[in-house]
Amino acid sequence: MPHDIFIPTPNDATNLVVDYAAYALTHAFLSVDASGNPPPIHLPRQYQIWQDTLTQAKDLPIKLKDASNGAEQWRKCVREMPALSVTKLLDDLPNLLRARHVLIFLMHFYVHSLPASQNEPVIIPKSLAVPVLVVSQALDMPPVLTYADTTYYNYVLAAAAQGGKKEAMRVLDTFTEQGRCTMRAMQTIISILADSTPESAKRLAGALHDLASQIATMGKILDSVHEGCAPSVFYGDIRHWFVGCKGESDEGGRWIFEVGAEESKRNKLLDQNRWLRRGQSGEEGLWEAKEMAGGTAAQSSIVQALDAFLGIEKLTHEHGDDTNAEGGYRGNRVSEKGNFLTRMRDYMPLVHRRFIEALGTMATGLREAAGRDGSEGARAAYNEAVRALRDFRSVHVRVATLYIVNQQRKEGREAVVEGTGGTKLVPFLKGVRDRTGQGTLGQI
Ligand code: HEM
Repeated sequence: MPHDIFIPTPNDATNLVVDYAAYALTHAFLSVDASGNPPPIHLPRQYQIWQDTLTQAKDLPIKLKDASNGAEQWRKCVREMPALSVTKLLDDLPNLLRARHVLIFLMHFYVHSLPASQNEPVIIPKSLAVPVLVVSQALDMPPVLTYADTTYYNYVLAAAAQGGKKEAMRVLDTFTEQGRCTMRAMQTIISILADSTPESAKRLAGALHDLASQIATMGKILDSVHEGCAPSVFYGDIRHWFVGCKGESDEGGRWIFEVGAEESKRNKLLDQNRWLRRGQSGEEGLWEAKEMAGGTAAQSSIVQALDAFLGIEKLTHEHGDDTNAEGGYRGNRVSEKGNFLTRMRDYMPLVHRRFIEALGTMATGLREAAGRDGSEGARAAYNEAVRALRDFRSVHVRVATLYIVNQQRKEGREAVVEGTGGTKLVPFLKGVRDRTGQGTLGQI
């Protein structure tokens, strides 16, 4: 079957993202579109094979490093699937997002179910390689599973499982509700900053106090994670599927996208794709992935939005570089400046990245306004918000210790503990937590 691959230009990609922003803002990812219909939960019929293959993987179920006949057969079917053209999806944003979701899950099922091999790279077959690369490129996302793939777009699956009822779609909606309350608190503060009246300092104090309590609630929600997920399940069953690829390192875990010679010639954007380089084997049409972090909540937009809003990014994002021996993660050096958290921006949906930057700019005057003479209430409330974020991160250190460090200890392993993002997690997380605390006014 000839591939009729649409090659998105940067302009096409930008337009798609603008549409996406409009879609997200208009519908707020709720269960209705402008005409009151649910968003698409099935891909157009010609892509049914992807959905069916994903369903098979889940039904079998395919396991980690699975050498069973069923899994071998499933992987063979994946290799033999046609490399479908994604042209029809590229001007249809909801379906494009849906396609990325299905394809990325298929790819991680494929990669991580392969039985361990001695330092051999994983070849991602053409049937997945081509649509994964084109769809990801159109959305300006790396060709690897990200936090967004496991959360923001996952509500669609929950709805599908339960017959597409509006209430079923509320699962993620409830999850993001806290994020939305926190966003609203930030929005109120921005409007107060823009309006300087004698009353402003008092109102600012009240709004900052509200923000602090929203962050505290986020900490409580995080603390309750053990009610929904047992540490042994997360450690033993879930996190391995999220792992990314090691790139040029010699530790194994390399991925090669089998694009084919013809498609490589046609798709000029492959050479500019920052996540790929030409395969070193000399064989035409093979593209090797650089190091890509696995899906990690370090890609969560709301927490990074808070750092930017409170004006403490210099502390959280620019110091404690974890690329050194202490930190562990080598990282795909897509950003010149900044530490692991800065690099995680590149794994967020493009509109979220842009939004966080804009939010930081809009809140530029916050620290100054809160620190002004005569604004003691606002200063105390600002510090309360910063401390709430530090406390959120303390809860998070406990969660990561319980879910990863303690589990590894139970196995009696002494190896360095790594998160799915690839950091040496304990020094990294404690460092970010401590530097957050240094962001209170009067200390920097
Ligand atoms: C089972 C639950 C969780 C575990 C085991 C866990 C573990 C980790 C680890 C190991 C990292 C370091 C980066 C990496 O290598 O992946 C990390 C980073 C991070 N995680 Fe989690 N995490 C969990 C849940 C959450 C949740 C629910 C959130 C809420 C948004 C969250 C927010 C973050 C943030 C914001 C970072 C970046 C570091 C920071 O900004 O302080 N995590 N997590």
